[in-house]
Amino acid sequence: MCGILGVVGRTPVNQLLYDGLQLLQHRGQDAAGIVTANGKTFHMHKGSGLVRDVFRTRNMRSLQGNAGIGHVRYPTAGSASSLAEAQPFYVNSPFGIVLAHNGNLTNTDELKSDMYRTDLRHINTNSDSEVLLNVFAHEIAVRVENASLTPDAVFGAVEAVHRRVKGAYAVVAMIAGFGLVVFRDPNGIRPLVMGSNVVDGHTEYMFASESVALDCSGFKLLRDVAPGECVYVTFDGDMHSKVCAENTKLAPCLFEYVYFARPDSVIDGVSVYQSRLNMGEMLAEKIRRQFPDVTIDVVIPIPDSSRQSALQLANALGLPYREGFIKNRYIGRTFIMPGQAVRKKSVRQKLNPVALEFAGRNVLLVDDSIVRGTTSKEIVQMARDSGAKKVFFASAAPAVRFPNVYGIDMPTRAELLATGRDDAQIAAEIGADAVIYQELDALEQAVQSVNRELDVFEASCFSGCYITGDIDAAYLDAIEAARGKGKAQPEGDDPSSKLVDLNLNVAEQNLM
Ligand SMILES: O=P(O)(O)OC[C@H]1O[C@H](OP(=O)(O)OP(=O)(O)O)[C@H](O)[C@@H]1O
Ligand SMILES: NC(=O)CC[C@H](N)C(=O)O
Ligand SMILES: [Mg+2]
Repeated sequence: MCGILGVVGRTPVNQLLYDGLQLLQHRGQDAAGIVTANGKTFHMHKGSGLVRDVFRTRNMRSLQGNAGIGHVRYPTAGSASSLAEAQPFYVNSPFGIVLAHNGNLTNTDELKSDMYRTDLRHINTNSDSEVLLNVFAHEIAVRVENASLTPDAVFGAVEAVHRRVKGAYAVVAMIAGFGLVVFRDPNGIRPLVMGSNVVDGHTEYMFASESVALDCSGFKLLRDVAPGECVYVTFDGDMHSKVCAENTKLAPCLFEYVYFARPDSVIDGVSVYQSRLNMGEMLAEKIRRQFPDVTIDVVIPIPDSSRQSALQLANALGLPYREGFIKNRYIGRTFIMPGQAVRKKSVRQKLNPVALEFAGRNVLLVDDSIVRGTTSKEIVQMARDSGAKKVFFASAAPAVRFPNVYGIDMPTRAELLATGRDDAQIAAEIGADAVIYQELDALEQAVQSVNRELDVFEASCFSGCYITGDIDAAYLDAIEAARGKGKAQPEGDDPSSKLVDLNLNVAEQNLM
């Protein structure tokens, strides 16, 4: 799950982009990049690591111009450690185009070979986003007339992208000398919002994965970019928009509400915070129904993402809510770290129990989800080591049993704790006395009740039903085989080793 950002302003946007990326940091911790447009020149700086580590004052100074795009990366294709796959990507023809992508394409291999044979374009990395950029660039190129580009030509290019590309994609791109182009896939799987700010009677536009980036930058949330929609803002500030796909439906990824997004964001009309409170309420109902005789002394959240659900669950059950685990504020999110070894080590570094909240008590631990079980196994052990009598474990999301192919790195069934196990076996595996999972329809209801217009979700990791309709067992087998051969994120790839090389790793370019 990456974070993307795009802005057309009236004054230099380098600081605005840097601050915006900081606000989207929770969506990707592996690499960060910014490109600004100054006249017909792009200025680019990107590198491996967190935003605060990638950009130094001298880099910021070089990022001149009143428009730009930015990206924070959580890899789902290619390799976690490859600087070459850090975004934004650049291609020099036509005009010069840069692009940043959140999501994952499901027909990358096919596109790549079309690209080589028909479009005569070379793809130099294993990133699906580089492929997406080249499809877009090709479709723009065939619509250029007399070196000029109309809004209709841009929309035509995005229509063609929607026809050729499958999967999930929220995109911000810039075409040198013309403007900022943003678009969202026809199912609206990944989030993308649009905001504005009026300066001296002129409107500035900002687009971001999450509304939190707009709020804290002084922009007003206008609306979500619609599924299949393209918005084109010229560098002079003229805004044009069109839905560029025929069969569109809004099917946002449920896992955004469960885990990825910040609770203070509003995605597709749903306050993530409110949806998480609702998840807690629904889960409390299930516990009341299924475990009427179980005595629970205290409800303890697993920081960070489960806090709101756990709080509401405790309220609904009339139980005390206690912060039994203290989170080290300097450790990032463990689930989106590359490699199981580093994820495992990080849980212990990140969370430490307050023994007096556990000693002699029956505790109900609440997390937003159990994916690989890395967190839950360690946490249950910590609770037991701290003297808990019984340890129950509740998950605000249903069991994750199927790979995600739309931008979350859970590509193989074998690495998912719940695959092939029932609740009792899962409890045994994590060492808990019992596990309680949210039901899928209850989770959907928790989100839907905040925005009644939402009736479909991308919920494949819980249900095995893939919204784009092109994913079958053979496709999943092929990804698993590729993962086995070391394609995609290598296991054990330790980002701490990357940080040492950080400044050497940084790529800096001024692109004419
Ligand atoms: O079963 P697992 O594979 O461990 O994955 C699930 C866990 O990972 C996430 O936490 P993370 O530390 O990434 O982020 P958070 O601080 O936002 O909760 C999520 O909130 C769960 O706690
Ligand atoms: N999580 C994402 O959105 C990843 C974007 C892209 N597929 C990459 O691997 O870089
Ligand atoms: Mg967590």
